[in-house]
Amino acid sequence: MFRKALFRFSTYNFISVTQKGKVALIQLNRPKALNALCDGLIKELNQVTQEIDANPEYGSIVITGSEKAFAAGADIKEMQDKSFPQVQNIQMLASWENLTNIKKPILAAVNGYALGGGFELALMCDIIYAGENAKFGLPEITLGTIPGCGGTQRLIRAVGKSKAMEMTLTGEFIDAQTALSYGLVSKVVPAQNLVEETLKVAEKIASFSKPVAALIKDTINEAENIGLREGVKYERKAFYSTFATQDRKEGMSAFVEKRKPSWTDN
Ligand SMILES: CCCCCCC/C=C/C(=O)SCCNC(=O)CCNC(=O)[C@H](O)C(C)(C)COP(=O)(O)OP(=O)(O)OC[C@H]1O[C@@H](n2cnc3c(N)ncnc32)[C@H](O)[C@@H]1OP(=O)(O)O
Repeated sequence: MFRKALFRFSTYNFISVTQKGKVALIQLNRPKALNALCDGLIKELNQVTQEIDANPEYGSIVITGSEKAFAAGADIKEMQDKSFPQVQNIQMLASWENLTNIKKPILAAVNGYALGGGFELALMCDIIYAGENAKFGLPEITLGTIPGCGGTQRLIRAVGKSKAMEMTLTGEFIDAQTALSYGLVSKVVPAQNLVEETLKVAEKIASFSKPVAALIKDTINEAENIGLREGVKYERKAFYSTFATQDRKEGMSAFVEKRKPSWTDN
């Protein structure tokens, strides 16, 4: 597989970024700390995802870690000595949510541990695929704290109240097959094939019209914030808006003319 360095003038300390066609592959790269999410890593992730989002070459993003850990949570050593005024005054978690403002679809390829903030990071992505060795958990209760980056809110929406309570109140991990049975992940594959399999889906998504893919992402994610009646109205407006695009015209014309569509992202 041919990959070239992305944004070759940027250097990163905690992540690496490579390109395959229209897909950007971001690998969390703090192996000694099992990809614990330190402040510097989150800053780099925010910076690069915003750059990719603004770059018309890319149609989707894959985030992965190592075979041992997607990410073992927020960096406990960094948080250990912080005080209440410190975390409140600097709004410690605010920038973590930046990922949810990215318009391009983001796929998480999770091998190994996805714990605490690492699991919350996966939950912010649009699709999660897991390697057979994946372990998901919100162990914050074992550290005397609670999930702080949307874990409680996104987990209950993904798996329902009883399972969300069970995971957060016991801090126990679930394996990949259990995550599949909960509907938390879409697919489980052998660990060594995970990134390849995820890239294939990401490439397929990136091959479609980018504004239309962004509209689908936005409309589905909006369902987590609003009720059904408002959601259906929101979807209809988005549907109407596709009739202002060249790509909607091209897609339907291509079907009628029995040819492949050629998307221009307009
Ligand atoms: C900056 C904003 C902060 C926002 C906070 C948002 C709210 C989120 C909170 C959290 O995420 S709290 C953290 C939740 N995660 C955990 O509690 C998991 C902690 N890790 C473990 O339990 C174990 O490491 C493991 C994943 C079960 C693996 O065990 P194993 O025995 O295989 O490896 P270790 O020897 O324990 O770890 C190797 C190495 O990695 C360091 N490390 C692991 N996890 C973290 C972490 N979350 N933070 C910092 N460092 C971590 C571990 O300390 C070892 O390093 P050394 O001590 O040997 O140098």
